[in-house]
Amino acid sequence: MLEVTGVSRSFGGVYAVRDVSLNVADGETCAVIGPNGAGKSTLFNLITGHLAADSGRISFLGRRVDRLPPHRRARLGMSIVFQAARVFHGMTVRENVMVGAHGRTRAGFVSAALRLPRHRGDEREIGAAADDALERVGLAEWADRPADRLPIGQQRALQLARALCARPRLLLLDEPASGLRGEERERLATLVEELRADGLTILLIEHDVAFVTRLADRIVVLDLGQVIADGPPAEVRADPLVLAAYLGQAS
Ligand SMILES: Nc1ncnc2c1ncn2[C@@H]1O[C@H](COP(=O)(O)OP(=O)(O)OP(=O)(O)O)[C@@H](O)[C@H]1O
Repeated sequence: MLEVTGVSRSFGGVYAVRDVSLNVADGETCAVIGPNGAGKSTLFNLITGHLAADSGRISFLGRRVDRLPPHRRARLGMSIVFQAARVFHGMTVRENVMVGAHGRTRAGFVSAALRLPRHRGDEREIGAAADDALERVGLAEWADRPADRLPIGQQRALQLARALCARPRLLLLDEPASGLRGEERERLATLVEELRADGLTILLIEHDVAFVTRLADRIVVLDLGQVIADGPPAEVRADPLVLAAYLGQAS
């Protein structure tokens, strides 16, 4: 589904990502891990289109996308949950999720602003998609409450619902567990497991090896911008190169 081939990106002459290749198959959950500064965020941004690659190619659903801007990639079916994503204040949980469906419906902002009949139909469709997504992440009963009152763990679930509302082919998660602890972290892991069981294709970037071990079919390990391991979790965790890369950092 996603093919990243020989992609590089440098900043000021220093490689952040160097000749990285990875594939994500339909229905697979793939995790990219690596110590601080390994190049995970850079790789994520190259895939979403928020950064341009210096070289290499990225294909999605058989189509080359590395020259497309983020919104065009989104339209093809990539949905992103950003690490620092926040909820929109002054909106309900459902309204927050409905924002995720923009771009998917036929009617654009102009007809939305003019409240044309086509827009009203779309609003109903989007509302239904939002309710489905909220149900899926366990937030259905919070739908009409102000989004900013949600605890952080549920805000993360809301962001997942927003991404799901766009009916993605590939869900891209940037460090979904960051800032979560204990029970909240556990709940999020269970949620991602459920989405995986539903057959959704997921690529997640994560700092924490333990968090992804149970979630991922495959783990790709980056160190100093390069892939040092790619395989099933048990194999990757026992890889001497991976152990050395993680032992080499202070945290
Ligand atoms: N916009 C930028 N300008 C200059 N250097 C950058 C930029 N973005 C990333 N880098 C550098 O590229 C390297 C990889 O950084 P990146 O943020 O991709 O790593 P990471 O694995 O996501 O790290 P972390 O886990 O700490 O978020 C680092 O050395 C970083 O300083």
